[in-house]
Amino acid sequence: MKVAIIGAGSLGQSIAKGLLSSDALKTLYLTKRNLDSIKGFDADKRVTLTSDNTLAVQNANVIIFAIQPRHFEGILKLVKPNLKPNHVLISVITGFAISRIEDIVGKNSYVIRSMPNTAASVGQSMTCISTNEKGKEQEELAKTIFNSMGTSMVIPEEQLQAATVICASGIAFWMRLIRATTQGAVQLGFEAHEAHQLAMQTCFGAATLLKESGKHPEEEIDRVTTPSGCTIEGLNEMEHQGLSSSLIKGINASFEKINQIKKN
Ligand SMILES: NC(=O)C1=CN([C@@H]2O[C@H](COP(=O)(O)OP(=O)(O)OC[C@H]3O[C@@H](n4cnc5c(N)ncnc54)[C@H](O)[C@@H]3O)[C@@H](O)[C@H]2O)C=CC1
Ligand SMILES: O=C(O)[C@@H]1CCC=N1
Repeated sequence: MKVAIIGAGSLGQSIAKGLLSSDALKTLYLTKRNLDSIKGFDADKRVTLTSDNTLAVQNANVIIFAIQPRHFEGILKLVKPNLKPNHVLISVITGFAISRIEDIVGKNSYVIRSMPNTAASVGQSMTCISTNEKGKEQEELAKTIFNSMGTSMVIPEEQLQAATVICASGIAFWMRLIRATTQGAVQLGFEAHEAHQLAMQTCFGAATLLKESGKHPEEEIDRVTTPSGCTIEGLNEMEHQGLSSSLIKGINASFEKINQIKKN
């Protein structure tokens, strides 16, 4: 697999780190206007750093576009003369519809629209994938690529905006919950570094329990809550203060915003 990542910024670099752990990767071109911040990547012999998007496209069969939405159309038009029918085009760009990509490259191109998150860098991304009609032929390849940096799910394109909120923004939401737990732990007397470790590992343990047991969260909660105990006391107070409600409202606000961005 010869991959080019056009726009090696925050997400592009996370994907690059994930891909580099895969043996299927033969070469990886990373492009960016200023290469200073990605210099470390070329320690891996498979990596070439360049500001020349055309060169990267010419040397890849899978092209991952990870630039900001406002740059996408211009870059796609620029590289279009160098696109070949077998190129697989993967966009991770928020709010840019498959139909808009097809308007530029044509319906006969393999187009994959995806939504990974920054945990790709540690092999733990939750990535949602949609394809155009032609791109269905490359769905397995797209899944293989994103499974090499976590887990993937194929969903209808109409749900990609919602998936962006839950999975991509979701990383920030979960980080904030971990941070808040840390602040609580410091108030209870732990050093900050200890508090951070306690919060992180407990969060990891909760997710792993659900993942491996396949159980509903409330079932696991019931196993922890001793009658008249401290867990139910804390949980009920959190709910009186609106924990679930604030999370749901935040998710909805994020979704409203993403739909506004799409219209602009
Ligand atoms: N950061 C995240 O967690 C997520 C981001 N996204 C989407 O991924 C895309 C990238 O997001 P970020 O990585 O956060 O943005 P970013 O701003 O960190 O990265 C974009 C990169 O593109 C580079 N760039 C700009 N013009 C270029 C050109 N002509 N040629 C080559 N490189 C160029 C910039 O120097 C920058 O490094 C956006 O469209 C965003 O909506 C999607 C899911 C999650
Ligand atoms: O905050 C944002 O708008 C982008 C999309 C999801 C993650 N970062």
